[in-house]
Parts: sequence; C-alpha cells; structure tokens
Amino acid sequence: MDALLVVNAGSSSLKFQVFGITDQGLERQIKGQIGGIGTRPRLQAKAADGTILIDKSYDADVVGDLPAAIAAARDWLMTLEGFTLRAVGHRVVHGGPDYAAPVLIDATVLDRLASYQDLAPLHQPNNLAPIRQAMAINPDVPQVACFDTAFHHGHPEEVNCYAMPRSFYEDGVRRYGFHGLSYEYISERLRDVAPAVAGGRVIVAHLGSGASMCALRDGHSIESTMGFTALDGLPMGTRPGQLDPGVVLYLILQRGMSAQAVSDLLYHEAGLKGLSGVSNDMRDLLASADAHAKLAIDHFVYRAGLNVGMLAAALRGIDALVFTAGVGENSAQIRARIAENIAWLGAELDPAANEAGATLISTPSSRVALYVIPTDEELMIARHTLALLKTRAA
Ligand SMILES: Nc1ncnc2c1ncn2[C@@H]1O[C@H](COP(=O)(O)OP(=O)(O)O)[C@@H](O)[C@H]1O
Ligand SMILES: CC(=O)OP(=O)(O)O
Ligand SMILES: [Mg+2]
Repeated sequence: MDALLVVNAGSSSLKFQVFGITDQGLERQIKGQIGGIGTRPRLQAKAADGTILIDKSYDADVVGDLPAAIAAARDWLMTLEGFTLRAVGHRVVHGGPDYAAPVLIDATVLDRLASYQDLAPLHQPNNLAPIRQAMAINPDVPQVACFDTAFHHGHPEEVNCYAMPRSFYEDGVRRYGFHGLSYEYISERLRDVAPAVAGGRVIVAHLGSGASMCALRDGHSIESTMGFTALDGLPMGTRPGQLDPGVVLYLILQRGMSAQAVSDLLYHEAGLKGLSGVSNDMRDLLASADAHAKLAIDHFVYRAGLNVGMLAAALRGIDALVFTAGVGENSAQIRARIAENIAWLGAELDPAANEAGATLISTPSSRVALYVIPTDEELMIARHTLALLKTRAA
C-alpha cells in the first residue's frame, strides 16, 4: 500500500507513525515510539487494530540518547513489509524567521535548517539526522519538514519582539514559540470536541518532557510561553523555563563557564532533573518520597498556574484550558493541582471526571471549561505532507 512515514524527535522520545494513503485520505497503520530516553528506554509500536507489533525495553546505556533511539527505530522500521513509501514527513523544531509553512526538503533547505541548530540544540540535530538518513536510503522519496514554529508565525511585532535594539529583530532574534504542530492539531480537534469554545479564548497546556502553553483566539495562536528558543516559559524535564538572563551572565563572568557548558546545563541538566536531583521524568518525581522531588513538582505546578494567568491576560479572559502531551494527558494529580491554582479564574475541576481521564474534566458550573485532549503531532505532519505532495502533483 502507498504510505507516509512520519518522524518526530522530541526531548525524551522518538515518535513515529505510518499512514496509508487511500482515496479516502490518510489511514493510520502503525503508531510507535521510543520513550523514556535517558531514563527507561522502551520501543513500542501498535498496528491500527491495537495489535502490539513490538514492545522492547533497552538498558539506558544501550539507547542512552536520541541518536541511539533513531538508529533503533530505523532498524525496526526497515523490517516492515507491504508499504510503498511515497514521502517522509519530519517534525523540525526550529524553522527560523523564514519558514511559515511546511517545505519540501532539498540540500539548500537542509543547510538552512542546519543553521538553526544552535537555537534548538536538544532537537534540531535529532530532527535533521533522520532527514539525512532517509534521503540517503530513499533518494527519490520526497522529504517534508513541518515546523514547531510555523503555527505561531505572524504574531505582530509588539508580541514577538524583545526590547532590544531593532537590528536584533531584523537578524531573527524574536519570540518564535514552539510545539506548534501540537497546538495546530488541538485547535482543529477542538472544533469537533468542544465547538462551543473552539472559536473563543483557549489556553492549551502542552505539558510533556518539553512544556509550553499557547493562547488560542478563534483557533489561532496569539501568544506562547516559549520564545527565541525552547528554553523559555515553563520548567521542563531538563530545561529551566523562564530564567533571568543575568543568571547566564553570572555563570560566564563569575563562574568562568564556557558557552558550551552553559548550554549543556540549560538544555540537559536543569529543569525537573536539576531541581529535584532525582529525575527528569514526572512519573519518577510523583513516585518519589524525596523532598526535592516534591519541590520540583511544586515549582512546576506553580509556574504553570502563573503562565495561565499571563496568557489569560493576553487573551483578556479565558473560556477553556486544554491539557495535552505526556504529563497533561496522563497525570490526573498534576491537572488537579494546576486547576486548583487557577480556581481564581473560575476553573472548577470535576475530580471524578479528572481521575477517569474524561475529555471534559470541569463541572457544569465552571466558568473555565477544562479539557484533556491527546495530541497527535504525527497526524498533523502527515496531513501537511500529503497536502504538499498533492500541490506538487497538481
Ligand atoms: N502517567 C504519567 N504521569 C506523569 N507523567 C507522565 C506520565 N506518563 C508520561 N509522563 C511524562 O510525560 C513525559 C513525556 O511526554 P512527551 O510529550 O511524550 O515528551 P516529549 O515528546 O517531549 O519527549 C515523560 O517524560 C513523563 O515525564
Ligand atoms: C520544543 C520541545 O520542547 O519539544 P519536546 O516537548 O518534544 O521536547
Ligand atoms: Mg514532544
């Protein structure tokens, strides 16, 4: 069958899906991921009917990082039969100032995307490696890049500028925002799941290993907690979130740290991992009796509430909050604690619905509707990739 492969390298996971291309459109065939990279790596993949195709755990030193996960996933994907690959869609975290939409990749595009590597060191190299590998293995198969930044493109300058001399903005030092493929998917899903609020003021909380929030007005992004890079905003698995730039100056000037050492600290050693000293994985923190694990969770929940307030100000009110991604979809406890922090905005959680993992988890009288909607960045990428293939064929 004609098929699309989609690859999504995040900070703690490598996700992939295979879609059949039929006259009706896209039909999911395989959904898989290697999750727990850095803690408990595990490759899992399922067929569309739920059949488990593989479930394999690895020692953390065998699949210790994203490049090792990419190799393991590639080796498994190469064993699949019955698919004629028509295109590969890739998540690329940083699209810089130029890419406002998905793009067909050639050598020039690849060079441009590689030039953004320093702006997303945790992701971009792992987004580009599968592109290079797929191009080498299947040189005739189109490769499409879909950007985390594109959905936020077009924010007015007062929103996406920093208060810096204008030349920096012209050079691309702007607040881009990330997780855009997830927000775009949720924005579309809301029209089916919650048509009453889809056209209103919605904050989407993408809480995974990387975490951010997006303010949607009438389905469009108007603000994001992330900025020039995916370091800003909420505390994350290994990233601190919002940080006074004076801390960076202090590390360099007073502690004598090199730029590389600061980068490693901020991308790999900070966040929940650094603060807790226990783990970057929220599951480990929730299961831990360690006081610093509790501190890391308290900080995460506190900053989440604070950022909802900020985005509610951008929207001048809030009709709904959507929880999504690894933590948002799976942890009733974290959702309940964030909901408690925004009770002042009129949010009222329905504890039973929350524990049951229902889609709507607020009470009928809640002034802010609370939802849990699983994200699907890969499906969004597949849609974009198919659309691009069609315009190419036309
Ligand atoms: N049941 C759970 N409870 C709390 N956190 C969870 C649960 N399941 C997954 N997570 C968290 O979700 C994270 C992965 O989220 P995900 O969105 O897949 O991240 P990424 O794409 O950035 O790698 C894990 O690191 C873990 O912290
Ligand atoms: C941009 C980002 O942080 O992505 P992820 O959550 O997949 O790590
Ligand atoms: Mg992710």
